[in-house]
Amino acid sequence: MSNWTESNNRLSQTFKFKNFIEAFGFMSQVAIIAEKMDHHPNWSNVYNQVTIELTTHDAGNTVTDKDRTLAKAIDDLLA
Ligand SMILES: C[C@H](O)[C@H](O)[C@H]1CNC2=NC(N)=NC(=O)C2=N1
Repeated sequence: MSNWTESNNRLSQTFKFKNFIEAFGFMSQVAIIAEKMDHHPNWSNVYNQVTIELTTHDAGNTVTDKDRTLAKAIDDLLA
């Protein structure tokens, strides 16, 4: 089941981890995938939480298949 929320032309989700190291490890994995896809998240981190917002800047900040593909790849990391 996907827990992404689509609103305001963004796919969003907040991920919660045990601590900062786990959160940052997750961000490192996402960063590698994002760079490979040449599609990068808007995101923020506060201690053990990572909030990700996916939108496609090149498509006028709308949700495209690139965002859906990256969302699925992020889900797969945690599956
Ligand atoms: C030149 C480069 O391919 C583009 O700027 C890419 C980089 N990463 C990107 N990331 C996101 N989220 N949206 C984009 O439109 C986008 N475009």
